[in-house]
Amino acid sequence: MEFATFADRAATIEAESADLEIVAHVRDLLAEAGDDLPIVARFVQGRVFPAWDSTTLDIGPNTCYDAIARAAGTNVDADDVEDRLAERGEIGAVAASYDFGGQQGLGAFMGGGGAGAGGAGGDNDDHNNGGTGNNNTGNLTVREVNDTLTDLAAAEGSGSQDRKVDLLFGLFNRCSNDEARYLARLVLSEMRIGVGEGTVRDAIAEAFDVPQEPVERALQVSNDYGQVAETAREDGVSGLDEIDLEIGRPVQAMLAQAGTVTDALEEWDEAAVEWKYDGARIQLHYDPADPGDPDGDNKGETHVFSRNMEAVTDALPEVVEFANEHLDSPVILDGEVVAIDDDGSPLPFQEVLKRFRRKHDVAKAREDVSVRPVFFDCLHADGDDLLDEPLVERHDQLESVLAAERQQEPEEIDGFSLLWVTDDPDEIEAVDADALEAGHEGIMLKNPDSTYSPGRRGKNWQKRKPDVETLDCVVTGAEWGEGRRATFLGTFELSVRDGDDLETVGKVATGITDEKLEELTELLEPHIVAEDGTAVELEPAVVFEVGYEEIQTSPTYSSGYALRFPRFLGVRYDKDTEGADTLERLEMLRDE
Ligand SMILES: Nc1ncnc2c1ncn2[C@@H]1O[C@H](COP(=O)(O)OP(=O)(O)OP(=O)(O)O)[C@@H](O)[C@H]1O
Repeated sequence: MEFATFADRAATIEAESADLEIVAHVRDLLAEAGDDLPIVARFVQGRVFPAWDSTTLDIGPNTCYDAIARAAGTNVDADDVEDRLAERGEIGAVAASYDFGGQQGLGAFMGGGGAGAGGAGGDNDDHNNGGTGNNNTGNLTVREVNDTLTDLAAAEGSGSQDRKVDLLFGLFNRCSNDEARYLARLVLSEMRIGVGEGTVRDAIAEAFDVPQEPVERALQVSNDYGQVAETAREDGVSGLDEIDLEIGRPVQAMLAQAGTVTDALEEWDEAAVEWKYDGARIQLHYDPADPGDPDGDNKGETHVFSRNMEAVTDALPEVVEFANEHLDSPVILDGEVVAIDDDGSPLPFQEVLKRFRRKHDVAKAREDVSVRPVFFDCLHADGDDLLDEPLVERHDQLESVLAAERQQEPEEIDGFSLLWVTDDPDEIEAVDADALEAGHEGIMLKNPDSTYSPGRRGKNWQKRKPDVETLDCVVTGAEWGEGRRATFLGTFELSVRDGDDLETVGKVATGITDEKLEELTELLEPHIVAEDGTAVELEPAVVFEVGYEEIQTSPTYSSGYALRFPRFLGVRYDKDTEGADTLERLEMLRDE
């Protein structure tokens, strides 16, 4: 396809505001793309490479301004381009405002080598879209643009920026005004003609007469609009159904919504509960070494991708080492990479960021901050795609993949996130308390029957909502613990003020580490005024800050209300009981 035809269709699409009409225009464009269909399916979204491919053009705006200036003539420089940008607001309009093509020199003919000399170069202030202006324009095809941009992306090392400018100059030099508009936008990832992913999906289905659903599935699995468009055209639904996950080609990560234990247990019979690790999302792709591996290093092919499908393998050698040590079959695993201190305890999320996208001095950065992976999902195991399997089965696969070599109990497997399936709120609270005690962020609640939906933020994964409002309650009672906690007070009774009285609102027992229980026991023991079995009554002296999911009416407590899922957040050492919250505030929070 001529690049001029593409630019013409892009202009038509840009001028259209009705969604259905846009889909129809994209459909027609795909239908007439011929051999260039994969390229056109990407260009129309403003992409040069498939979404899964981390390759970038690595062109800054200045490189693009230089190339435009050079192609526009000797009387134009990059400052002039920038001035026009300030006036016109976007690079496409600026590129379309010049007449290109008068520049001579190798670059003008071969798409590279040396700046052009002489030539008229000029202005096209009348915005004559589609004007050709001179005899070097025309005949540029989308394939030539694609191939030149691919060469440009591959340019590395000293002199690579000059080479990029040369290649880009060569393209602009052959552009009409409208072609230049869309070329400039393409190279700076600013296409903005109103074509989103959903538009292309619908257009592929319409153009090649296949249902949307298999197109959608193939896109989720491949993240390659070019491949999916071509397959839909050549092989229809059966071809689309055969597109599978591939080791080395990332999938979009399934995302979570905010949720509560109450909602999760209302929606599903049981909830799958996991620790929530405070790190950065990773996807590990691993294929074991070929026995005839020419390197003879017996190391597998390993790729690590970020949540945005960027390749981060080189920045995280610990994850590569983990894969080589623990895996022996082809897999795709979903997980989190967490920064750890010398004892292996988790460090805050900010520490991971020091490592995550690092390109240089990785060994040095590793000395400062170590990381370890923890996997919670398995998308592919030994030839089988598992996206459509229920969560619990994918988790079983994860367990067996990681246990394969180690012959250990699951609890002891490195890099493996445990999962509890339960309908018991107390068990969920206990998992939450353990997660917090181990230094993690809290819990994730997942639908045990749910499939893996790449890129979706649905209800099937819920991250427990942070407490919006907290309450400062007076501690009016407690219970001695059992077993190893027999010498500690626990299960603290909470009350709010009502005039001169204190009215109970619930008991808090979770979110408290052993170390903290010891501290709280020391703090509260002097205030015991009565004991009955393991129950103790306390004079009002200490104020706890507590979080909760909900305030419900309840006959159990004297206030008439109960805090649902109360969690200990800390002692308000700065407050006496007079400063604790009142029944009035409790009622106000409930009504909000
Ligand atoms: N066991 C787990 N299961 C799923 N995700 C987990 C788990 N542990 C940690 N996570 C992380 O939690 C993230 C979801 O919640 P979080 O709010 O932390 O994400 P975010 O990136 O801050 O926000 P958002 O995903 O809403 O944009 C996941 O993307 C993943 O990185």
